[in-house]
Amino acid sequence: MGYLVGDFLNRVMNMNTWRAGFLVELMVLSDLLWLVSGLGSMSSIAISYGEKGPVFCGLKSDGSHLVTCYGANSAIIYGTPAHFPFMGLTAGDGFVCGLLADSNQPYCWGSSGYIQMGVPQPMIKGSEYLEISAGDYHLCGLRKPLTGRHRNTSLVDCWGYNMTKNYVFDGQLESISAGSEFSCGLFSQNRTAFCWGDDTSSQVVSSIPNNMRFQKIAAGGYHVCGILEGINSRAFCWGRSLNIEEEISVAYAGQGNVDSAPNVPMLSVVGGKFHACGIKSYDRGVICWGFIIKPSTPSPSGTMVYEIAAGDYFTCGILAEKSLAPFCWGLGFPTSLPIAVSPGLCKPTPCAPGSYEVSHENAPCKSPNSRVCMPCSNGCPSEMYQSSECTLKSDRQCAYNCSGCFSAECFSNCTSNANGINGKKNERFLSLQWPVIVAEIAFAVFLVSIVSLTAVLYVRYKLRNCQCSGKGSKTKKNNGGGSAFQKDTSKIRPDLEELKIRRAQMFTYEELERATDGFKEETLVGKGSFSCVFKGVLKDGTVVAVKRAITSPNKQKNSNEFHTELDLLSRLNHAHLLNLLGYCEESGERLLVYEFMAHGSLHQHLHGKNKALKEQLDWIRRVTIAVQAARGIEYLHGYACPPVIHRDIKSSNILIDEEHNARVADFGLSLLGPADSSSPLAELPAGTLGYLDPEYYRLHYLTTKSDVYSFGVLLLEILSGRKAIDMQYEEGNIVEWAVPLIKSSDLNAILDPALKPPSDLDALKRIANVACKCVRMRGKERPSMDKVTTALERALAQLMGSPSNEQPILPTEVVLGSSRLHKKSSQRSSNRSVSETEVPEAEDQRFEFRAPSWITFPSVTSSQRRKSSVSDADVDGKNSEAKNQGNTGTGVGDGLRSLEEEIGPASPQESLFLQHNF
Ligand SMILES: Nc1ncnc2c1ncn2[C@@H]1O[C@H](COP(=O)(O)OP(=O)(O)OP(=O)(O)O)[C@@H](O)[C@H]1O
Repeated sequence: MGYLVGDFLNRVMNMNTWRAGFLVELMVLSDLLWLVSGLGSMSSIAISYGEKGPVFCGLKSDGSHLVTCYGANSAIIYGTPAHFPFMGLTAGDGFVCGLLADSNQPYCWGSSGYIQMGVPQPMIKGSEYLEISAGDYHLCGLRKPLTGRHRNTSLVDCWGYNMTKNYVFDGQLESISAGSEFSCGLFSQNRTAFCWGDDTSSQVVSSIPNNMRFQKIAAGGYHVCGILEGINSRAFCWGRSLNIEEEISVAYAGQGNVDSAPNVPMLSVVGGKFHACGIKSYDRGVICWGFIIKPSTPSPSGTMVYEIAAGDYFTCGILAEKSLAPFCWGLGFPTSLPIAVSPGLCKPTPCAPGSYEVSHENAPCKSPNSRVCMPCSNGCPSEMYQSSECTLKSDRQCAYNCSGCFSAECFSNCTSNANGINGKKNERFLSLQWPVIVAEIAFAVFLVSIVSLTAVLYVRYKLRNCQCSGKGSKTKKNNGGGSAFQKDTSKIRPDLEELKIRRAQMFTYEELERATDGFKEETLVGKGSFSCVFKGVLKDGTVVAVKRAITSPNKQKNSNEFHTELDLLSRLNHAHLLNLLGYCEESGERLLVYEFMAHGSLHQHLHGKNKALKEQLDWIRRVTIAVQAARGIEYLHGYACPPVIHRDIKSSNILIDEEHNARVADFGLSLLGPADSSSPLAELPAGTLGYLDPEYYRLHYLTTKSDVYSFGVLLLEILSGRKAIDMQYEEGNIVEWAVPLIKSSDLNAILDPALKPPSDLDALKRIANVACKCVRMRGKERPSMDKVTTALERALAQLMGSPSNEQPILPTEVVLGSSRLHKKSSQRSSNRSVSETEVPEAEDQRFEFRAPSWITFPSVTSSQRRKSSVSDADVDGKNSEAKNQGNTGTGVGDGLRSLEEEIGPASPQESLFLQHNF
């Protein structure tokens, strides 16, 4: 089948053999290539993005077809092959690939957990490719056209996440373009687009516009844009825009849908993660649309570009000027780069009709007989007319139509021309025009003022009625409904009076000191990373837990922040949340007073030294705890106002009260966090390793789905009795270990050996399935907490002997305090068949160290750490094998990502933190 990279390198080094072939291939390929250059597919430039930092690569401007790269990802920069000539480039998350000029095969460098670097494997011997295109974690190559009776068949080979396969398509594909987790092709005969791959997050495959004909297509992260055929040549995009309303994201703000492409003719288009940019055909200027993160560098205006390529949240173009310097805009990359790259590929044949030759000065191809060809621009901007046609030597030219000017630019241009040639003749014309200009400007100013005023008034009107969320009014309605639920829902949105009463009480330090017997060692019930927790008895006899922040050397705590958080926490009230009773802030001391939880934490039960405690938690008790915790979290996500993302769901934050009911604690993560936000580490995601949502960790996207991930880990922990990360096992990460076993239906292998399995395993199977869904890599593919809770309730009902899936039968103590039962009872009829889905929850860990980075790392000994680094490598090996199996149909799927793939290697800041703390 494939051949080794070593063999391949030998071949490449054998320069005598490649040169002749290279020229011939280049002639054939470049004819086709300019049709697709500038799209999200292969081009003379490519951008890699991802957690390890962005990198721009381009073919050198000297016409050598050698590659040069600039950026932050050292694996790419140091791995860039200096001596291989490439036909074109493409890039994905953390890697870059080029199509080798001599062998027409891809060669990748950088790093990817899913694609083998070098020549991707498996590779069918002798395969030659016309074009390659990379998605986030995969690469596809379009093979050279077949001949003979197979000429109407196209072969596409893909490597990487969920895609490693040889695809055979009926019809001739002209080009391919890969999106995040899907790929698309453009058929050359009927000009229709076709996509395949994972449709879940993008919906690109299911929404292909079958009746549209495209000149070109380019895939972005979750969408595809194509340039329509016909003189209009406008872009049309389909797929998924970032729906901001769906994301409770505090990290970024932006605007715009990628499907609202501007109605202007375009020469080419490229797609970023949630945005797209195109080159306008009449002035070669850039235009971008879609979700633009703020603050972003604006796209260049009034500048001509030859070629563009998109990263995730930024785009770069090669300016059509002598320096051929790349210029970037968007977020996360420098605006100008200190390298010069080719605006296209040098070809030894004359430019085809419809294209023109970039001057040799701008595109110095090595051989004097080669040139870079560019597609001719079409049409001219308004106020202009075409003064000369596009020829083989130059693009078409536009000139101002001085009799129809209405812009200042046009006037100034015509004025300067007029002064030179027909000064006198046009003077009268201009003097007549001036009053018109002034009137037009005045009218424009008036119009803008009116629109702005209306907008301001409208926004103010809207804000006047603004309530925190629609759910509030829903809840109010519910309140009218019924007795048992009334009590419940009134807790969710109490009226103002009640709020005032419930607002946390202020204690004096002396009071709390007295309550805890002077914070004596004997009253200490637990220790966290930032705090010690003491049992105390207030004057009125109430037993409380007093959480005392470990005093930081920086006494300059942000008092405002503390009060804002306190205010928020004191408004939250739910039967399955640990309620805050009061606080004390005196001379640098920060103390929080909570209800006391007699039975400690779930972590103590599951992982404590006392085995009897673990056995006490039978299956029904465990699932009940899961349901209750899920409800608490669901309340935070769906009913709290504003919604609260917990960020640190884990078993030590699930506390158990006197009646053995679960309470979610620590939902004000920042309350005792580092007050010094100037520390770079404070910007890192918060949470505990093992529970930390990989998407949040990598992209800093904080959504409610991050809690869902942690809850999934908690569920696995409840089912297995294992810690989220436990280095005494070969597979230390619970997700890595449990998900493949669950997916291969080996549930018994993960169930806690301390308990006898229940007679009917179905309920636990459901829970395990939900856990798997919760820990999916992509937040959007995880279920929401309300779905998770529903699934858990049903599992609990089943476990308790109710055969009906329709009715969530719950023990009384589970129902008590549920904030959502009312909502659900009204939804029940419409929710007939809830799939075996989500179950969030779980967490772990007592032995951990919480540092100011806001990430809690499990405390492991150095020898354990050494072992873990070895086993990580083992795991990688196993996983790649498993992944290949998955691709050949065993369907193991996303559970097999290695820990490194899930969490990703540490960034420089995180490494710094690790060095400091271990
Ligand atoms: N209200 C409470 N009643 C009884 N015990 C409590 C209460 N709150 C916390 N504890 C005990 O104190 C321990 C420490 O709690 P704390 O919230 O300070 O840290 P943590 O959440 O376990 O860890 P970290 O702060 O690192 O996330 C808990 O694990 C629990 O055993």
